[in-house]
Amino acid sequence: MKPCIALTKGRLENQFIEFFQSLSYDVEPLINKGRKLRVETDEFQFVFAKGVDVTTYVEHGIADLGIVGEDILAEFQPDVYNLLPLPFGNCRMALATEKGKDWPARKRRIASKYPNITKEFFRKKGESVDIVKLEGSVELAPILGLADGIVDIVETGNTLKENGLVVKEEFFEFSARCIANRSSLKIKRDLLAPVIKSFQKGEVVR
Ligand SMILES: Nc1ncnc2c1ncn2[C@@H]1O[C@H](COP(=O)(O)OP(=O)(O)OP(=O)(O)O)[C@@H](O)[C@H]1O
Ligand SMILES: O=P(O)(O)OC[C@H]1O[C@H](OP(=O)(O)OP(=O)(O)O)[C@H](O)[C@@H]1O
Repeated sequence: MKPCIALTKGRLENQFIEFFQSLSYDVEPLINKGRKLRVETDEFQFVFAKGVDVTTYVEHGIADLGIVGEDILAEFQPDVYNLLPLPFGNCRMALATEKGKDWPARKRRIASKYPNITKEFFRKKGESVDIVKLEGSVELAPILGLADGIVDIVETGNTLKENGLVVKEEFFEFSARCIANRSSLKIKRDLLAPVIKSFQKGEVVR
């Protein structure tokens, strides 16, 4: 039975495929998968899912390994083995506010796709805030007066800049991670060890 790897669709997908190819694995079926969500290569089965669902498939042992952003691990705290960092998907988590606008002295309202990360960030500061959960385009919230600031991912900083926001504090630097199902690591040790080892030795691809 081939090991199963759950891969986060979207941004991390292409970066992973490039990385995997650089390790000399067969990637042709991944590149030509079309709309298929399950693909087999010479050595592995792959399933494609949203980040948080990748952790669910790994937690339940459907997938042995998963490729997911560390933002997802921090937000959802799944019961998986957080094996190792991968050399792509590098971003920061930051608190950002509108450029030139005063940070209000009253209780602040913060918009984010990451309510748990936001809560923990402000808890450590000893500050109580109201959190507004959004699903995307978070930068709109301060501009439209829904929130005083946002907690969101910053990569190039272009989205903040083009929407008149500035970083107030960066507090979490992260990358994509390889995660593993806890029992797969023991039961399928011989099958998984070579691929985990190759991930450890992998070069930075961009
Ligand atoms: N600029 C970026 N913005 C957001 N996530 C990024 C960025 N660069 C890398 N990542 C990583 O990619 C992962 C997947 O992000 P992506 O935007 O593709 O999916 P998503 O957040 O589920 O968005 P969508 O709902 O549009 O699919 C994130 O969890 C994060 O770890
Ligand atoms: O620093 P940058 O390189 O500009 O990247 C950061 C932006 O990318 C992500 O949004 P995404 O494109 O995933 O859209 P979303 O707003 O729908 O989450 C993230 O939430 C930021 O908005």
